[in-house]
Amino acid sequence: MNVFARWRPLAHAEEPSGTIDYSSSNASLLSISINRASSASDRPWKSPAAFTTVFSPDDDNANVYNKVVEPNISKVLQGESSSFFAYGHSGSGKTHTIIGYDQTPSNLGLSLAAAHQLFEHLTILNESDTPQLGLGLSLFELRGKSAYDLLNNRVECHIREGPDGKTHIRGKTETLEHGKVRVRPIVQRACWTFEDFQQVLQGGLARRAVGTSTIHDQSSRTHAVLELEIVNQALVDAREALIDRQSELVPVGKRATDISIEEQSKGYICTDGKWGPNPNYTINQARIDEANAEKAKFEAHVQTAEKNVSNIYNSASGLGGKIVFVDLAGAEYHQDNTASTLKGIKQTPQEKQEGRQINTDLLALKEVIRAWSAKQTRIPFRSSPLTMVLREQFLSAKGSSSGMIVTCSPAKDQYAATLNSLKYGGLVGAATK
Ligand SMILES: Nc1ncnc2c1ncn2[C@@H]1O[C@H](COP(=O)(O)OP(=O)(O)OP(=O)(O)O)[C@@H](O)[C@H]1O
Repeated sequence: MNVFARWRPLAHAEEPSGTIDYSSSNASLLSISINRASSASDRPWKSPAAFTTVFSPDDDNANVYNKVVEPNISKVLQGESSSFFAYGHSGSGKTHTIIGYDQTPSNLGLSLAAAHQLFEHLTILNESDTPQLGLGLSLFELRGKSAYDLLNNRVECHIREGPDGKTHIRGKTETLEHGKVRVRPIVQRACWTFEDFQQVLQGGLARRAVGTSTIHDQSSRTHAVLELEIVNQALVDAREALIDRQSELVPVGKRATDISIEEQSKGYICTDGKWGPNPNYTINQARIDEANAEKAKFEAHVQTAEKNVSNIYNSASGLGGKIVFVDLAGAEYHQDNTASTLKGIKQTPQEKQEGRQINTDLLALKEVIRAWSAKQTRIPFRSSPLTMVLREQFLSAKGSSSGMIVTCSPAKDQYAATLNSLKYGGLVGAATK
């Protein structure tokens, strides 16, 4: 994984605090030195040689995009995966980098710039006879142990490991007309033009819990995940059909389990603390078998639908290519609870609890990146909801096509938080080289 650092400009309000001294070495992998420079006794701290590029306050989003994301676009168009993380304390520039606050070409956030460039390529590919390609967008926030689907009214979704060993993020079971049920995974909206994409993204972001940059802001207490995937209509339809078949399996599977439990509990009896067969009841094995056979029939429908999805993936080159952007929660929570000292604000018990979860997530992410880069067989994805969610992405991405951008504030009064972010980035960068 390539690790980058990005210094943002000093904000007007920060001018009285002054800037810290910072510089970077001139080598193929850069180390960064910073010094609070508040008193003569302050010594500089130097990171390991871990950073691929250090962006200055003069670098706009377009410059960052060209160095960090653009080199991977051709791989995404060939069906590969890439992921990019923004790590830093609140107000250091993560959202500015990933999403951007204005839509001028030089300031589009990395995710929008990637969508723009992908659509340019897809438009050319779509001039041939093959089915039209577009981008599927999923957008959700992780808070505590749940995901909130920003493209589906912030529905709370649960993050679980399925029997297939994969992570499933699913909303509650909804009961539809005629007693049908549906278990919605995180919604993916297919967009066929860049303008479509912008509109869907803006609509989703409007549901993001945001505020100005203080530690009480909701935005700094959530990780925002944006997934862009190359899709065509056949893939979208096949996925919908798969969701339908999985939903149909839910009540049938539950019925089979219920019948089995009911028969077993009638068929055994506890006497003098010991369980044994109930002489007054014969387990109705035919009833159990019938329910299991019905379940197997619906499982086969799911397998057929899964096969259909994977056949479609293989039918066109580039289909399934994915690029994921993660705007991580404010790193101050990770930084030994400096959140309150950072802003002089007291945290509520709920905020403290969320802060502990963010701590766990960010530490788990570091360990996963370390193990993944070292190509270890056991990668501790289960350590946190964040790493569970990113599991498939890590497993399908190649190391060189992923990046972390450590966003840094030059303000002197944020020195401790910036130092901690650079320490984290230095560890990740050094561990992945
Ligand atoms: N590189 C930059 N160039 C110009 N302005 C920037 C840059 N980085 C950040 N800013 C400005 O600094 C402010 C804080 O940035 P931003 O909201 O991106 O921080 P954040 O790290 O996402 O904070 P939070 O975790 O609270 O969401 C914004 O007004 C943003 O426009």
